[in-house]
Amino acid sequence: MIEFRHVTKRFPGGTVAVEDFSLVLPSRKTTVFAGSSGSGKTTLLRMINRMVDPTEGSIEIDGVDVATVDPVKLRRSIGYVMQSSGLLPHRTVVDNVATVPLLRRVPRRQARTDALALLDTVGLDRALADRYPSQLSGGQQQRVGVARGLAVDPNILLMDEPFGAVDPIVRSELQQELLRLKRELHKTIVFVTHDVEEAFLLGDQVVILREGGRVAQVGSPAEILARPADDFVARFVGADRGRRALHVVTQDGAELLMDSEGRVAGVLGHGKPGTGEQPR
Ligand SMILES: Nc1ncnc2c1ncn2[C@@H]1O[C@H](COP(=O)(O)OP(=O)(O)OP(=O)(O)O)[C@@H](O)[C@H]1O
Repeated sequence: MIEFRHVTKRFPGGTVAVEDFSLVLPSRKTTVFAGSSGSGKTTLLRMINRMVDPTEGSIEIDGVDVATVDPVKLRRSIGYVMQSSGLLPHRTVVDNVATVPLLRRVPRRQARTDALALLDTVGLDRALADRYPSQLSGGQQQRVGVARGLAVDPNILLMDEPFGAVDPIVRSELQQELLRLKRELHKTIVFVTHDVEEAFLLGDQVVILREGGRVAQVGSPAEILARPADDFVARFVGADRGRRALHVVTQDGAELLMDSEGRVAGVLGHGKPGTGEQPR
């Protein structure tokens, strides 16, 4: 598990991106940080792998303070996927996926074999392996980014708005793929998004953030949708607008996330029969 203990991040210049943030992120679950621009989501994520160090407080992974771990070693043991896939333009797809294993001195042939298997994992045709990133669609590039994030077989996968730059149809496909990966791989995933529907679809635990990384509400999608903690959360989840009007229904023991037109937007992964809310 990942634990934030009273974490504050003050950037030079005085911006307090995160203030006194404490939270446990359970192992093998997906925690989503959701909030509007500037609420500190990316800063929270980057403090886990020490791309950013906190000003105060600590972050522990399975009881070990990350401040005591060499940052390069830490970063090579945690998967990281970002919005712009971050692929190296002059390297082929397979070499991009194998980048970190090669840095960790995995033999080249083995790294290539593993990388090809990872293309299967993320639903990419192996025929694309020797293309360059510019020869792929945006959605394909993001899949390569996810494969690269998985290449060190990390326990933890950090994902910073990974599907933010693709069109809605591809975005939906990528979300479904991630749900499949969640079921198959059982990683601890920390996912950042400003899209509340994406947060509820993917998160086991959703953290709604106000400015300064202040927690407005933490809970399962069903809990937050059923009982928004305050007006801020209600506005954020769209409960007062009726526009999105996401709601949860229980059907045959599964919790389904429904949109305002009664279409199934997704299946929540942790449903217990009888705990879902009826449509509002
Ligand atoms: N390196 C930095 N130096 C100074 N201020 C920073 C730095 N990085 C982030 N900030 C500030 O910290 C605050 C939180 O930024 P952060 O990127 O964590 O927010 P976010 O919720 O991820 O936003 P977005 O959705 O726009 O990416 C913002 O006010 C931002 O301007």
